[in-house]
Amino acid sequence: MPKTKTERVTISLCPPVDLGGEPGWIPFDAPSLVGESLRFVSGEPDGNRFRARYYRDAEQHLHARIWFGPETEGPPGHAHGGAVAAVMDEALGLAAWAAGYPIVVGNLNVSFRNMLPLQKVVTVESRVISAEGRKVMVHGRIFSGETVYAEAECLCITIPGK
Ligand SMILES: CCCCCCCC(=O)SCCNC(=O)CCNC(=O)[C@H](O)C(C)(C)COP(=O)(O)OP(=O)(O)OC[C@H]1O[C@@H](n2cnc3c(N)ncnc32)[C@H](O)[C@@H]1OP(=O)(O)O
Repeated sequence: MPKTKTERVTISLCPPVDLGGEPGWIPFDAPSLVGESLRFVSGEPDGNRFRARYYRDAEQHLHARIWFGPETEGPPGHAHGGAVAAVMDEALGLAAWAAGYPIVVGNLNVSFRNMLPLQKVVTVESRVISAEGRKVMVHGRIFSGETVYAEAECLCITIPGK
């Protein structure tokens, strides 16, 4: 019988990143609003996948600083499209929750405008565009400086009874 070998896998964490907001942004306590729903993107704040921090501005619009770590890689050195979509799903869904609508995402339309380099802190901005009946439309984009990496339209549907 072959001997079993115990292998120790060492995962080295990337160094801390600055997820600080703009002047006038107030940190937004997303977990206290939606808890575990944020695990996929925001669940490992010191890990190598995503690092995220949420804020609201004076007009109550939700913003996020997001770092795409090496575990989000798709094309070499750049974020996977699904990783970008996951951030849009969480951030725009959360924007609806933060505006007072208990929702799930029914439809998410993402346009990938530029390849997003790994280990870069980018900003997500969001706007609740409309709310009619159970349908809440949220728009958002991921950008850094003048470069827009992705834009999204997110149709959120309120959950009856919430
Ligand atoms: C938690 C906050 C931070 C994290 C956010 C994370 C967000 C998520 O990822 S949620 C997970 C991903 N989303 C899901 O799993 C949702 C799965 N889908 C569902 O549960 C259901 O289809 C649901 C709830 C959206 C709608 O079902 P149901 O409650 O039966 O409503 P239904 O009658 O079909 O639709 C209500 C209205 O919305 C419209 N609608 C529903 N889905 C869509 C869609 N995909 N596209 C367009 N319109 C839609 C319907 O046409 C209907 O319109 P109208 O009232 O004018 O007839």
